[in-house]
Amino acid sequence: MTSLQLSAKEEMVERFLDAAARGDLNQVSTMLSQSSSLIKQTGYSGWTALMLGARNGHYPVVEALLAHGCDKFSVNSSSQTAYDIAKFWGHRHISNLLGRTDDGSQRVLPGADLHQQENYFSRETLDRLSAKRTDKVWLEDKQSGPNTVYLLFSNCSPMVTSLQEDDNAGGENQLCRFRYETVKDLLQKPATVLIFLGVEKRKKPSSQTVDGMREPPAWFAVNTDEDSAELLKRCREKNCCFPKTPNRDLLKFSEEEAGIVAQARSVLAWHSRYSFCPTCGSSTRVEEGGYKRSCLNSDCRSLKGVHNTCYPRVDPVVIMLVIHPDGNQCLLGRKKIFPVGMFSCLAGFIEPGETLEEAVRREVEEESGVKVGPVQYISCQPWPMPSNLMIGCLAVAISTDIKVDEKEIEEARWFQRQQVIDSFRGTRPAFTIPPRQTIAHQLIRHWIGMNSNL
Ligand SMILES: NC(=O)C1=CN([C@@H]2O[C@H](COP(=O)(O)OP(=O)(O)OC[C@H]3O[C@@H](n4cnc5c(N)ncnc54)[C@H](OP(=O)(O)O)[C@@H]3O)[C@@H](O)[C@H]2O)C=CC1
Ligand SMILES: [Mg+2]
Ligand SMILES: [Mg+2]
Ligand SMILES: [Mg+2]
Ligand SMILES: [Zn+2]
Repeated sequence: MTSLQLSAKEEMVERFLDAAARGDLNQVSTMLSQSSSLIKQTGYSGWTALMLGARNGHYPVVEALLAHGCDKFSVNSSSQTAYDIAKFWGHRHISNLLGRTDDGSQRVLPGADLHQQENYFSRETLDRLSAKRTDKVWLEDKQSGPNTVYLLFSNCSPMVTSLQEDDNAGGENQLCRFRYETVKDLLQKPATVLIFLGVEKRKKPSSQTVDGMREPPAWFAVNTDEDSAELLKRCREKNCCFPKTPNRDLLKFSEEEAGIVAQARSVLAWHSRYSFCPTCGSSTRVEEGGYKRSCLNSDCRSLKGVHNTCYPRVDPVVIMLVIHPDGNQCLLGRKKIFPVGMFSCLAGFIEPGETLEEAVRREVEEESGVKVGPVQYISCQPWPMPSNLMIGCLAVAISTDIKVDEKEIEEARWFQRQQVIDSFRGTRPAFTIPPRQTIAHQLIRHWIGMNSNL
């Protein structure tokens, strides 16, 4: 291609992008009928015609570009889709159009953010099949199934194989998986707890083997009080071990395995803390595939009416990125136990009878003295330490003076957007961002991505 041809093409792209930005539907349609490849072209900072139309609120142009099959998921150099841009600039009719899915769920959930962010520990790899937990015959049959997978836990810590960082997709630890033959003696021990985790999700709905009958593998988790060295000997697996720093090592799995670990560890931790009936103190029996403990005292109140003491616990925690009224700073705090230089979002347990918005306002004021107005839910994260559900929010401050509660927080500070960006990039960082596996990290990233370079 000669330089003259190249500049003619560049000029055409520029005219096309300009027409989209001005909302000139005629010119956009005419040019597309002459050269359909224009739809993929990008200009300054990776902006497509769709993004420009969305930025300036030109609904007919956006509609026409979508009808021509343009890719609505492509991102500009700030990682924003046309949807993100329309949403930020308040063109709701356009963000609704771009957020619409083919199954029409946008009609059922108007205004819902369909680009739900996925957090570490939140991927559901297994189908929990909760209805099967009461089917004793089915469960027993699954326990000895030839393709059934067992995970071993000691003191609620999973047995793992340590990998080199580049051995697998994203994880440094891999769960050790065992067959029934290896664990069947352990299952007979009275202190062993067995939980049914679920069955592997089918990749394709009708994938059957030659005999047409084979069911997907079932997964179980086993916690035992057997000495961990004995357990490793029993498994005769050379490369397996129990991590030395259990909590930190939970952050080293692939996304798939992290979701399974979150489920198993939270339920096992509940068993280890609630071995006696919380209502009368009697012994209990494990039921429903490890998802229930029933009191053995037939007079106990927990056996009558509605009782939540028999089921695994989840503790809801709000975690929030508080944004300064000027929109350009965020509030982060540090606890004494954090690594040197690390600042994170404020967080706190929701109290009984409290909405999540009120919990956000109360915890922020208690810990930093800052008053909060609007609160918006963003996403959540199971946090198996031992069984929190972290509910991630953005919140807008209505006062800015900081007075920390020194019992909970060592220091809290407003950080400029640029300082936060520098910390992500690692260039002259003013502070250390929490690791990517935490929802705190994802909330901070979300805020930066929301409105940079627009
Ligand atoms: N994934 C992530 O990104 C992050 C996760 N977190 C997690 O969030 C959780 C809560 O944050 P935190 O700031 O500590 O919460 P809070 O600000 O509510 O303070 C915790 C204190 O409150 C007391 N408390 C009140 N209710 C409960 C409860 N149901 N369970 C346990 N303690 C309770 C405890 O006091 P005492 O022990 O003295 O009795 C505890 O020390 C922590 O477990 C932390 O690991 C926190 C930040 C980031
Ligand atoms: Mg707190
Ligand atoms: Mg607190
Ligand atoms: Mg609290
Ligand atoms: Zn009881």
